[in-house]
Amino acid sequence: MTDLFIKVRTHQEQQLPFVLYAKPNSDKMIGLFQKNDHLYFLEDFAMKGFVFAPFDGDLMPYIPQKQSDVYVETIVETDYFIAKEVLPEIDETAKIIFENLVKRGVEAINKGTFKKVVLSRKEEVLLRQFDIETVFKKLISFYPTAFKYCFFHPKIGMWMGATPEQFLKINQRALQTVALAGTQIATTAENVSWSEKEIEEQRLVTEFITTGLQSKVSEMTVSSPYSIKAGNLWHIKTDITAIVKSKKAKGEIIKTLHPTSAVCGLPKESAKAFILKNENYDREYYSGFLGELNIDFATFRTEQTDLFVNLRCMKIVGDMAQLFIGCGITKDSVPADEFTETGNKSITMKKVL
Ligand SMILES: C=C(O[C@@H]1C=C(C(=O)O)C=C[C@H]1O)C(=O)O
Repeated sequence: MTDLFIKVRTHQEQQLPFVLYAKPNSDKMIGLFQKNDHLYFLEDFAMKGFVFAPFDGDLMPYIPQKQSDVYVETIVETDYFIAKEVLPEIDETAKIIFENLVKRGVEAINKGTFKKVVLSRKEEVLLRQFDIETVFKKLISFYPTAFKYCFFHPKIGMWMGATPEQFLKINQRALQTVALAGTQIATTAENVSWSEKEIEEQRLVTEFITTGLQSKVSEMTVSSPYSIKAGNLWHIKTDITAIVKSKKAKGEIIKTLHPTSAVCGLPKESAKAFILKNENYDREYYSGFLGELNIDFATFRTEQTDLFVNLRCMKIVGDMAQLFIGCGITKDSVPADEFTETGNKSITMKKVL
């Protein structure tokens, strides 16, 4: 066992906060180990550390750089893992509940309450055994292009995930983000075609992000939408870059964009109100955002922010893994298909358990 995983084990035994993560296409694993068990919240967006923000609410926990030890290790592929074959299992009660939720979402769209809403659910999986090192190494080996993480705080619990979605990357004043939406299960075919419904669903995310950024940036560029594979799924993606007008605008940009219409809806406030009232469970940190704020922990360069949307994630509670999965609903959504889509998204985590 390497120093990094020895530190993970001792921190977990001592119930001290830590985060372990690996960025997309990087050969580095980074661990940030807080020296006390205090729960710190961001006071402003100039602070340096690893932020773990929830879907809803202004309190954003973070692990401060000043209170932590940092370990960086190169990923050496010595362990060989076979992806677990995940057979579809349908929980009929969960299906009925979710389909009813989707129906209500479509009705609200038809009434004009909003154009799009992202609805989600939680699924529990019994863990026969659970070892952070093994699960984390599987995430690294199966999802090289994702942001992989394991976050632990005694007052929050343990979360793990492999998200395909960048929320915001800011290097000095250069900003990058993406609009990601539309989902299809990846078969062996390398070509994927999209329906009008999916194209529209993703276009709404691009519209939300570009409109939100407009007054705060200059030199915005927006790529054409293209297909991208994330684990067993295809999505549609648009790359957006811009120059932030002032360094202080970062906080405003984060507040404007979060939660984006990839995970909430359009318009944001009415979709969010619908989610909070109708989903009937607490999303907690699922569809929040997480990552490095104002510092790159591999190089210690400051003025670097690298945040991701907390998707394809799970919370470990006792001998259960709670998987969080959702999908975008538009006027043309078919409830049964949307339930299937959440099931397909659950495979990302089920494969590593
Ligand atoms: C909401 C999730 O994913 C988001 C929703 C998508 C969709 O509706 O097609 C696709 C990618 C993500 O932006 C999730 O994975 O839970």
